[in-house]
Order: sequence, then C-alpha cells, then structure tokens
Amino acid sequence: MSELPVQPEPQEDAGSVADLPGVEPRRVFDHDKIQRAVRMLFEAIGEDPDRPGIVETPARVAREYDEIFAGLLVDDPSDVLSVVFDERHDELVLMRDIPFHSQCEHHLVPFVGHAHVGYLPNVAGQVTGLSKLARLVDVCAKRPGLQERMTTMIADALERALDPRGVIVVVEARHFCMEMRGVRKPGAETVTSTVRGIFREDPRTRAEALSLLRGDPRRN
Ligand SMILES: Nc1nc2c(ncn2[C@@H]2O[C@H](COP(=O)(O)OP(=O)(O)OP(=O)(O)O)[C@@H](O)[C@H]2O)c(=O)[nH]1
Ligand SMILES: [Zn+2]
Repeated sequence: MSELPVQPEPQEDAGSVADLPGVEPRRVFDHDKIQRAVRMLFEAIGEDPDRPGIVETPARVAREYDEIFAGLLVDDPSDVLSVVFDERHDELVLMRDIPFHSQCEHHLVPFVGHAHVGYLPNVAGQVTGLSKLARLVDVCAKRPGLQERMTTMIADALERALDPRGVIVVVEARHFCMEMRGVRKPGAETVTSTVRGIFREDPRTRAEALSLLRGDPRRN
C-alpha cells in the first residue's frame, strides 16, 4: 500500500480543524493514509485514480476529512463551553434549529438535521455563550457516529461544563443511508432526545421546554 502515490500537500493544510471548536488541535489526520485509501477505493470500483478528473480527489478528500471529522480532535466536547458568565439567570436557555451535518458510522454517508439544545442554569445562574451551544453541536456531529450517541454527547457536555439543574437535547435528522440505498425511505426523519435533571423529574417543566423547542404557537 505504501507504494501508492500521494499528492504532496502543504503542511498547514490540516489547520482548518482549528476553526471549529476554539480548541487547539493536538493531532492531525494522516493525509497520506487517507489519500492511499481513496486511491484504492477508486481502483476497487474499476476507476483509474490517475485520470485527470479524479487525480486530485484523494488530496481533496484528505482536506475534507479535516473539516467533517474535526470533532474527533476534541477529547472533551465540554471544553467548548468554557466561556461562562455569572448572569444569575435561573430560567430556561434554549437554542433551537441548530443545523448540523454528521456521518453515519455504519455507512460513512451523511446524516443531517437540526439539534435543539436547552438547559436550566444552576442556582448561581451561570450561563455559557450562545454561540458555544452551536459549537458544541458541531463538535459532537463532526465525527463518524450514531444519532443517539451524538444526542447523549451533547447532553453530557452541558452537564459537565455548566452543572445545570436540567438539560434537554432533541435531534431531528435524515439519514442518507436510509434514503439513497438500503431501505430507501427518503424523507423519513429520526428524532432522538435526552432529558436530564429537572426536565426528567418534572413533567410540567419538560412540557414547557418541549413546546418552546418546537416553536409551538400555542405556547403563549
Ligand atoms: N440506531 C441507529 N442506527 C443507525 C444510525 N445510522 C444508521 N443506522 C442503522 O444501522 C443499521 C446497520 O444495519 P446492518 O444490517 O448492519 O447494515 P446494512 O445491511 O447496511 O443495513 P440496511 O441499512 O438495513 O441495508 C441500519 O439499520 C441503519 O439504519 C443511527 O444513527 N442510529
Ligand atoms: Zn448508515
């Protein structure tokens, strides 16, 4: 395998991973290996990896992986929530419709959708920066995974970083592995949720959060 040619790349190519979570990457992906693997995939399906249209593709895929798997470079997603304000805000904070793209770990094709993330701050009223909630979703999504695991990972990180009285995470997604192949059910949506703390214990608090999360017009 090592004799397969790879496209030379500038060293700083993997730097895009630093853009994602605000956490310095500690390692970068093995671009040479990714390139060799992509060449082999082309060969396996009878494509000529040296034909002009695709000769650059292995290098492109290596750069692409820096982006779409950038979450793997963050060991603890709760690091993303390190910006905390003592706001004495003890009511619900909820961000809904956070778009994400992830990769199904079974088929390596995308699953895409929206995450809704809410928490009830601790008694000190500590909140995190709003953008950090969206960054957290990105860090948890940008890796090969399962929707259920991604949902739990978001909730775990919120609990660890903010010690809130409750956490609610709902993820809605379409899985391309169920649309473009296999069972072929375009449009089917999967909804997963994780509720912790007061949202689990108190049905009224949970119902209120869920109605806000859905943008339910009856909530007022
Ligand atoms: N629970 C869960 N399952 C997933 C997710 N993404 C993909 N899957 C499922 O993983 C399963 C893998 O099943 P297998 O029978 O091993 O693989 P397969 O032959 O490709 O299955 P089909 O997709 O049914 O053709 C499929 O049912 C997928 O729909 C996910 O995020 N969560
Ligand atoms: Zn899949």
